[in-house]
Amino acid sequence: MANSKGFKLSNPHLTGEDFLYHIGLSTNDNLAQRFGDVKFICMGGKASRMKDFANLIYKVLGKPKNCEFEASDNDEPVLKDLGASAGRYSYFKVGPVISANHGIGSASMSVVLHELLKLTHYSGCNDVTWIRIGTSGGLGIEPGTPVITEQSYNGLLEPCYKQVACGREIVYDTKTTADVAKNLLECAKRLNLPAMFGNTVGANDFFEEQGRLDGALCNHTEEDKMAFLKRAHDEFGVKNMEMESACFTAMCNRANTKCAVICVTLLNRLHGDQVNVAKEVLKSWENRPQEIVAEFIRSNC
Ligand SMILES: O=P(O)(O)O[C@H]1O[C@H](CO)[C@@H](O)[C@H]1O
Ligand SMILES: O=c1cc[nH]c(=O)[nH]1
Repeated sequence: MANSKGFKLSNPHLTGEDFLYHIGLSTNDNLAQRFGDVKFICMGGKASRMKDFANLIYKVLGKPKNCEFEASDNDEPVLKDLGASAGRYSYFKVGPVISANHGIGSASMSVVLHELLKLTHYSGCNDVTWIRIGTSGGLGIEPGTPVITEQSYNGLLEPCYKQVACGREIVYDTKTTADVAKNLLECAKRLNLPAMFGNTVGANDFFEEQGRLDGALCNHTEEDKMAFLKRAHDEFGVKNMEMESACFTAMCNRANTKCAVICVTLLNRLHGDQVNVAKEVLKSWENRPQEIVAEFIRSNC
């Protein structure tokens, strides 16, 4: 059923009271008043990254109205981690933005994505843009470069995500929204930050599915690895690999919402497997997609 603003999730069973168990909310929690103005939902693996991003947005949007703060005696308000009571994910409401972490991999991400999609549905939101802000391993590009995904591939190098439901596999589209991707690249240029378009593998594993040789267990050779990485790069235009883009884009497409994925590369996988970047460098690279997305939100508010 469509909500009051016409946003419709394709699930005829969403008719009654609903407990969004993993994010600690329910349809009895005054959702429309608290979340009805949300226009951007930004997600990334780490809770600390998404807290930093929420604080960055608070600053960039000039202390917007409709934030959720912790009860505090301090003059300086502290954004409230709305997921703390449920204990699974961290998420923050800052003006028109929700900043949420999703953990590692599609299994963890899909749970919070289902519940946040329902949150937007029950809150009467419309025209929400969903952006994944992450890290990745690059293919043939300078480490530290944010890649803006055009098309996500699964670990079999297929341009789709396969969702299993009731013992059957259903194939979903994994393209991102071209206008949003283009706009993000323009924002990077305005900020003088490096960024490029590319295709992204959203694998179900960090080690074997991404062709690494340095997992605890490995049955493939260096030649197998290089053939896989080169095929991804040369045949499919893959510029980076991470672990959520295929599921993320598939779910956003199914929900008819705009979506983008921007992940900074931490290494060049054609040169190795280990992520051994110094902590301060890692932090500054991790900040790049956040700055680009903050500029995107600022310029589209
Ligand atoms: O930086 P985040 O968002 O966590 O994303 C990447 O990092 C994790 C693996 O280290 C995976 O979740 C991968 O997709
Ligand atoms: O190589 C990498 C780096 C970060 N995240 C991944 O999934 N892969």
